Amino acid sequence: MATLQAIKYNDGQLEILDQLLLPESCTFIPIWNVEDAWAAIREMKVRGAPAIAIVGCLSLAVELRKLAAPETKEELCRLVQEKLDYLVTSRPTAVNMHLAAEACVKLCTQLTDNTSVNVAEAKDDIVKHLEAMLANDIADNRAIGEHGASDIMKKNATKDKLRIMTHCNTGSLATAGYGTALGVIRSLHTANKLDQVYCTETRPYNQGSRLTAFELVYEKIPATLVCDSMAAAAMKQFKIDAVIVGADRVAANGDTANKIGTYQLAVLAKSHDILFYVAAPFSSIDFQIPNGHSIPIEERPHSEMTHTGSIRTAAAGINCWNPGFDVTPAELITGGIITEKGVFKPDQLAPHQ
Ligand SMILES: CSC[C@H]1O[C@H](OP(=O)(O)O)[C@H](O)[C@@H]1O
Repeated sequence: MATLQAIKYNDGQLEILDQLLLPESCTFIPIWNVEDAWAAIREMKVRGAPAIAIVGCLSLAVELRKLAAPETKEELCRLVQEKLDYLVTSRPTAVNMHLAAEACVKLCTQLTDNTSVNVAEAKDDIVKHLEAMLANDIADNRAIGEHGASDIMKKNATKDKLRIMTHCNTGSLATAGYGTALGVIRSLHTANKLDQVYCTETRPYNQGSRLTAFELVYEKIPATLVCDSMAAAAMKQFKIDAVIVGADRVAANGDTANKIGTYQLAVLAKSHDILFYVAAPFSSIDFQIPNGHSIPIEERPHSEMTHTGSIRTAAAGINCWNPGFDVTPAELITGGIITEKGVFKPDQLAPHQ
C-alpha cells in the first residue's frame, strides 16, 4: 500500500498537497519559486519539520533550474544564500530548514573554492544536492521506523501486540514519506505487532484529527481518535504501552521542541509509567544549542483558536495564547530518541552526529 504524498517533484516541477483543505479534499498546488514556498510554509499548507525543509529547498531547485548561470560562482552563491536565508524566516521553531540552508551554503563554498568546477557545473551540483533531500528523507524515515519498532518490541517482549499513543502529525504529510513517529507505527503495523494507535486531536490546528487520522484510515491501520483532554484517561483505560511523538528541534542535551501538548503527554506518560519516545532524523537535531531553553517558540494567530474555518467558536474579545510548540525536558524522554542511526538516550546524541 503506497503511503500518502505531501510533496510531488519531477524535473523541476514542484507541487504540494494543500493540507489546510484536508481531510475534505486532496488538492495539489504548484510551487513556482521561494516566495510561493515561504507563503505555503507560513500558512501551513505544508508543515512538519522535514517537509518544511524539503519544500523550501526544492523551491530553490525549481528556480535554479530555470536560471541562466550567473557570470561567476561567487554571484551564484550570493543568490543561493539570499534565498535560503529568506526561506529560513518562514517558521522559527523547526531547525531542519536552517540546517539544510547551512549544508547548501557549505557546498556552495566548496564549489567556489574548487577551480576545476565552472559556474554552470556548480549550479547543477547545487540543484542535485537540493533534489536529493526527498529520497534521503524517505530512507531516514524507514530506518527510524525499523529502529523504533525493534526497540519498542524488545522493551515489550511479553506483549503480543502494542498500543501506541501519538500526537500531532508525523507521517507522510510531515515528511517526504513514511514519517518519523508515524513511521515507527507503520513499521510496528507491518510487523503485525500493533493493536491500536491512539491519536490525539492536537488542537488548535488539529493535525491529529485532520491529518494523522486521514493517513491511518487511508492505510487501514487500526486507530482511535481522542481529544487532547482525554490523554490521561486513555493512558489509564487502554493501558498504552508507549507514547511516540516527533520533533521540530532537538537540542544537544536531548530537550525537544515539538507540537504544543507534547510536554504534558510526557508528564502524563511518566506518571503512568509509560515509555515516552521522540522520533526524529538527525536533520532535526540542533547541536549548536546546549538545551531547550534557547529554542524559539513560534506564536501562531489567535484565529486558529477562536475559529473553525470561518465559524467563530470562542467569545469575541477573549485574550488568547497560541504557542505552536512546547519543550519536553530530556529526562522525560524515557524511551529514548529514535533516529535513523539508532535509538539513543537523550544525552547520548552528540557522539553519533
Ligand atoms: C515529522 S515531525 C513533524 C512535527 O512538526 C509538527 O509541527 P507543525 O505541524 O506545526 O509543522 C509537529 O510538531 C510534528 O511533531
